[in-house]
Amino acid sequence: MPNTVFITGATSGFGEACARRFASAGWNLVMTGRRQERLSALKEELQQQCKVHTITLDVRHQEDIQRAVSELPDDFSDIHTLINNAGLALGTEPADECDTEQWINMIDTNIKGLVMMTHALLPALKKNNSGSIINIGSVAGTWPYPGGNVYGGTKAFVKQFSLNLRCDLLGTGVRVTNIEPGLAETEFSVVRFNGDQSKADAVYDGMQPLTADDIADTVFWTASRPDHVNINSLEIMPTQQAWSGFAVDRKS
Ligand SMILES: NC(=O)C1=CN([C@@H]2O[C@H](COP(=O)(O)OP(=O)(O)OC[C@H]3O[C@@H](n4cnc5c(N)ncnc54)[C@H](OP(=O)(O)O)[C@@H]3O)[C@@H](O)[C@H]2O)C=CC1
Ligand SMILES: O=CCS(=O)(=O)O
Repeated sequence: MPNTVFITGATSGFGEACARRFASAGWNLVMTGRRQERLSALKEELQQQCKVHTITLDVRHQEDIQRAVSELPDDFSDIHTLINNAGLALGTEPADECDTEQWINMIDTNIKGLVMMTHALLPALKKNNSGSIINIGSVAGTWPYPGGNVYGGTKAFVKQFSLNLRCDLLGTGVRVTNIEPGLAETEFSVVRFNGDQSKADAVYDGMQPLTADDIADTVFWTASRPDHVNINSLEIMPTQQAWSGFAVDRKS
């Protein structure tokens, strides 16, 4: 019987690449996202390889998460791996110039959505004394940068939540991993810059970013380690990305 993976944000980027990667290995898929047409198109394609269930779901809506999980068809209710991937960054303005609605959206999606999704699926995950919760954090959860303010804060939450969850799940056989990618070219920057493709392209100009497939390979590798191996966290950057020094405000 193939394992089943539950992926949030499967309509684009890392989530979509994970769906393809797990499907190619014969796993069954539960794919979620807000854009129903994209889910349907991907289902049409991937159901040639595996069983697919799609759920149109905005992770900011807690009752919808509960309903999605409680209404999982029998064939898909035995979840082995949860990939908490749905998330977004909005804007790069300094804190005092930010739109607080965007801050709330990031907190509701990246933090509240992730913890509620996790809570809803924990009983199913614990039932088999094995499996994985793979959270998609970010380098922004460890390393600060100007304009990262709330986005980085949400990913720092994901990092610490992952560690604490691991403590709580000790003895259950359920593993927890925080994957922390650096610059990766997906729809991420187009969303961050509110659809401005030229601003998004500038982020990756003159360098080779990570691809969604790079991250999907890493997620699949993490999920397919032997049961006794827990990858706690993995920070992954493009070779052409590194850290910079501290900034200093020199008055003279
Ligand atoms: N690309 C990068 O450089 C990096 C990205 N990340 C993280 O990776 C994750 C995936 O991003 P990435 O693939 O790059 O970006 P994309 O914009 O390509 O994909 C984001 C996915 O999240 C989904 N999503 C966003 N908001 C919601 C919501 N409220 N409810 C349900 N689904 C939602 C989108 O689906 P839909 O719009 O259909 O709902 C989409 O499938 C995010 O958590 C991001 O923070 C981390 C490090 C680096
Ligand atoms: O999480 C995404 C990577 S970055 O844009 O914050 O560096």
